[in-house]
Amino acid sequence: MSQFNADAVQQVEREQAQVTAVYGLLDERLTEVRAQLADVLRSPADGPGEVYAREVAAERLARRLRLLEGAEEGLVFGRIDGADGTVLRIGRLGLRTGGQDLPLLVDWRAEAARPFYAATAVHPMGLRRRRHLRVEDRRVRAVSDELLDGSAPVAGDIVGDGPLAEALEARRTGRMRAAVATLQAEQDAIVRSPHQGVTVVQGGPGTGKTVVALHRAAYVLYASPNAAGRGVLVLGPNARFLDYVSRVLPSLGENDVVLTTCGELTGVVPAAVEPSDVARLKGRSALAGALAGLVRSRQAPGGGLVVRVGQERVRLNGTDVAAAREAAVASGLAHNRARKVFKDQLIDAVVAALRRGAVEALAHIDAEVAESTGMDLDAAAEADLRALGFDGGPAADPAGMFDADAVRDGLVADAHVERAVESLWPRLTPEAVVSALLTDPHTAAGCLPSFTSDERARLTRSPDAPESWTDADVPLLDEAAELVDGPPEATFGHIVVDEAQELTAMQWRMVMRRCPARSMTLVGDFAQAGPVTTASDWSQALGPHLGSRFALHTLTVGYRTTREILTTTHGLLARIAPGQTPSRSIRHGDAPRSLTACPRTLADAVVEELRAQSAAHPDELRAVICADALVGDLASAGVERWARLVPASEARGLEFDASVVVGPEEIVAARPGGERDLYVALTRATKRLCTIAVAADPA
Ligand SMILES: Nc1ncnc2c1ncn2[C@@H]1O[C@H](COP(=O)(O)OP(=O)(O)OP(=O)(O)O)[C@@H](O)[C@H]1O
Repeated sequence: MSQFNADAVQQVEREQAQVTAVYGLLDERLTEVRAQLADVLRSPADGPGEVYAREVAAERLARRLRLLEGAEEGLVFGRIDGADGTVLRIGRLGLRTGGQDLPLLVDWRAEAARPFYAATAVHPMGLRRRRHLRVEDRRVRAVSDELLDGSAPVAGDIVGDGPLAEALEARRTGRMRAAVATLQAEQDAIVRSPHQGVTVVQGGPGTGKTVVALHRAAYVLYASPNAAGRGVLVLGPNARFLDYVSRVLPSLGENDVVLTTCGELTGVVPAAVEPSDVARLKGRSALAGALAGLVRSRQAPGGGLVVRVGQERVRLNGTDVAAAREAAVASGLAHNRARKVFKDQLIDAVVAALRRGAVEALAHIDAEVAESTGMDLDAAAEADLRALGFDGGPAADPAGMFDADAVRDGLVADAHVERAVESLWPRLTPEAVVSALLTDPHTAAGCLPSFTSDERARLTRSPDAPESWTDADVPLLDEAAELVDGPPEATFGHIVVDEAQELTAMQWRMVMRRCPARSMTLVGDFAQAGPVTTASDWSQALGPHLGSRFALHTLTVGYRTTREILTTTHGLLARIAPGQTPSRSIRHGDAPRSLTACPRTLADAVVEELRAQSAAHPDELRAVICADALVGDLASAGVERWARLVPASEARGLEFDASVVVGPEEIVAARPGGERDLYVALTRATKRLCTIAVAADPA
C-alpha cells in the first residue's frame, strides 16, 4: 500500500468515528422527537382552544421529524480546519450535544459554514484546509482535501481529484441532485446573499441557475424565519421539469416548499392548448387593462333607476346612481366586495327620497287641512305640547315619525332592491369576465383598442365553443379573480422562479400578486426563451413591477455541457442573443457528431444511433429531442426503449448524459423563435451530442 493510500485509509477511519457519532446523535434526536410527537397526540385536550394548541404542537414536531428524517442521506459532507486548529463539520442540518461548545455538525446555511464555500487560496478566510467527505449508507467512502493557506500537504492531507469533478462525472439519473457539498463560490455568494428584495440570476445553459435557485430557497427557509413563516413557492415551466428537480429540496431537508407551475397555481386545470402566437397575445399586459375596463363597464355605467318599495316607486336620477358608483369605486375594493358599498349608497339615496316624499306628503296634508279648516296643524300641535310641558318636539321635524333605520333594514333585504342593484352592478365571476372578453368581438374591440383587428380576431373564440381553458387563459382568470374578488388568499414570503425568461407579462402579474413582500429569486436566460414570452430582457420583464430595484448576477461557468458542444452553438448564440458572452465550460468530451437521414428512414436512423450508443455506453441516460410534431413517429418506432423522448418545447432545464437531436431544421421551423428551441435542445448533454438532420427525400 502506498503512503498516500495508507494515509487516506487512516483519514477515512478517523472521519468514520466522527460520522458515526453524528448519525448516533441524529438517531437520538429522532427517537426524542418521535416520543414527543406520540405524547402530544395522546394528550387529552379539553375544548377547542386546547385542541388547537395540540394541533400546532403536533405540526411543529412533525415538521422537525420530517427535517431529521430527510437528513439521512449525506448528513455530513464537509469539514473545515481553521489555521488555529478549530475543526467544524458541515452537513445538512445543525446538531449539538448539551455539554459541548462547538456543535457536532454545522448546518450548511449557518454563517459559520460560509468559509466552506467561499474560502479560496487567495482569501482563505482563516482556514488551513477544506475537506469533502463522500458518505454513503452512513459509511465514509472517501475524503478529499484542498489546502487553502499555501502550505504543502503533510501527513493526513488527502489532496486528490476535486469532489466537483466527481459530482459532474457521475451518471445522470433523470433527477437533479442537490449540489450542497460542492456549491461553487460564485454560486454560494448568491445563495446566501443578504439581499432581501429581488435577486435575478442569469447565465448560459448549465451554469447552475437551477442549482442556485433551489439552494437559495433552502437558505431563505433557514435564514429568514419571516419569509419561511409565510411559505416559499418554487415555480417551474412544466411538469416534466418539476419532476426533474423534485428531489433536490427534500434532500436538503426542506419538504414545506410548494413546487408548481404558473398554470397549476390557481387550481384551474387547462384542458386545451393553443397556438403559441395566440398564447403570446394573451400574455401581453394590455390584457390586464382590458379586463379592468371590462369590469368597470359593468359598474353602473349610467342612467337613473326606479325601485319599487312596497306600493311606491322611487325614482333615483343619474346623479344619485353616479354618486353611489363613485363611493363604491373610491372604496378600492374588488368588484363583488365594492357592490355592498354601492348597494348601501343606493339604499341611502332611496331612504332620502322616501323621506323627502314623506315630508312632502305631510306638508300637502297640512296645506289641505289649513285650506278647508283654516287651522295651522303644526302650530296647534306645538301649542298642545307646550301646554303639556314639552318643548317643540316632533312637530319641529315634519318627518320625525319616519324611521329611517327600519326603512333601510327593510330595503337591504328587499328582493326588488336587490334586483335593481344586480341590474346596475351585477355580481361577476372571473370565468364570465374572461369569457366575455374572449368571445365577444365588440367587447374585445372596446377593451383592446391597441390590438389590431387581426390580433383581436385571433384572440376571440366562438361563444358556442365549449369553455375549455388553456395555459395562457390562467393568468387572465387570475387577473379577473383579483378584479372581482380581491387578491389571492395564498401569498408567499419568498418566490423562486426557474426558467423565468418564459413568463409573460400577465404571468409576472400573477407572481407579483402572490409576493407582497417582493422577496424573490428569479433565474433564467433570455437566449433560451420560448415563443410565448413577452419580454426580451429583465428590465422589460420586471420594470413594470420593480423599476430597477433588483440585483442582477451573472453566472459564467458552465457545469453541464462540454466545451466541444458549447463551441458548436456559438454561431447560433450570436444570432439569438447577439450581446451575450458564451459561458466557459469546465468539461471536455467527444466532438459532437452530425448525421443525415431522409424522412422515410429517419426513425430507423435514430434507432440505429441509439442502439450503437447504448452498446458503447450502456449506463448512460439518453434523450432524443425533436420537434413536437415528430414525437408520434419516433414513439411508434420504439425510440423510448433506448432513450427518453422529449419534445423540444419541453426540453428547458433538463439534462442527460447524451442527447440525439433529431431534425434541427424542423425544430427551428416548428414555432416562432425556433432557433432558441434548437439552442436549448443542443445544450442538454453532459457527455455527447449527435444531431440527425432530415434530408430531402430523393424519392
Ligand atoms: N456546484 C455544483 N456542484 C455540482 N454540480 C453542479 C454545480 N453547479 C451546477 N452543477 C450541475 O451542473 C448541471 C447544470 O446545472 P443547472 O441545471 O442548475 O444549470 P442551469 O443554468 O439551470 O441550466 P439551464 O439553463 O439549461 O436550465 C446540473 O447537473 C447541476 O447539478
